[in-house]
Amino acid sequence: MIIAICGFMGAGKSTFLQTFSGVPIIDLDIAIRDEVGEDLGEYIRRSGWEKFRQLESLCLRQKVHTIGQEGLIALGGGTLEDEKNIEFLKESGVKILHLKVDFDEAMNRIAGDANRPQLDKSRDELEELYLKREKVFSKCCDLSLVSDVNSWPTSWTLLKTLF
Ligand SMILES: Nc1ncnc2c1ncn2[C@@H]1O[C@H](COP(=O)(O)OP(=O)(O)OP(=O)(O)O)[C@@H](O)[C@H]1O
Ligand SMILES: O=C(O)C1=C[C@@H](O)[C@@H](O)[C@H](O)C1
Ligand SMILES: [Mg+2]
Repeated sequence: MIIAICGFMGAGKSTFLQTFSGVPIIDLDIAIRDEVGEDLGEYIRRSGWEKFRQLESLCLRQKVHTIGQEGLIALGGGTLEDEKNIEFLKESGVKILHLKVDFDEAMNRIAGDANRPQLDKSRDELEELYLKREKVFSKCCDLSLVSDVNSWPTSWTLLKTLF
């Protein structure tokens, strides 16, 4: 089983990923950073969102094809903005896990992080983005978990049984 983790910025996708061992894990943002050779914040501000989204979609496909039979992929907060990426995951048999976080909690967690260029937007714009994305995540996911470390499954074997 391959599981892709979606959720708003600060939901804890990257943090969740790091709690698993014994299974291949890929953080899509880190894979893109390695590809472009600079922090994503710098890259996005320099190259623009469109170029970043194209690269993100390409990288997603490469990683799903190379990860093998089993693995966990943390998506970026905006990876599923493109419906084609959802279709690709579904067609590839990848399960989608939604990490759910309250807007205020997410904002508190990521406040002041210069490497998240979405934070250049106003709080109202971010809340609108959050509401729009949460609808998409809830609709396309196979499983939702609250973003609370104490309720997260502790092993890959356990996580798979939840689907
Ligand atoms: N369940 C949690 N409880 C408390 N703090 C958390 C939790 N999950 C993540 N955090 C903290 O929130 C911040 C953001 O977490 P993380 O980078 O994992 O989010 P993300 O979903 O990967 O965001 P992005 O979409 O921007 O990549 C980190 O400082 C992390 O330590
Ligand atoms: O929510 C978003 O649009 C983003 C989230 C991050 O994971 C990065 O992929 C990037 O900063 C964009
Ligand atoms: Mg992340």
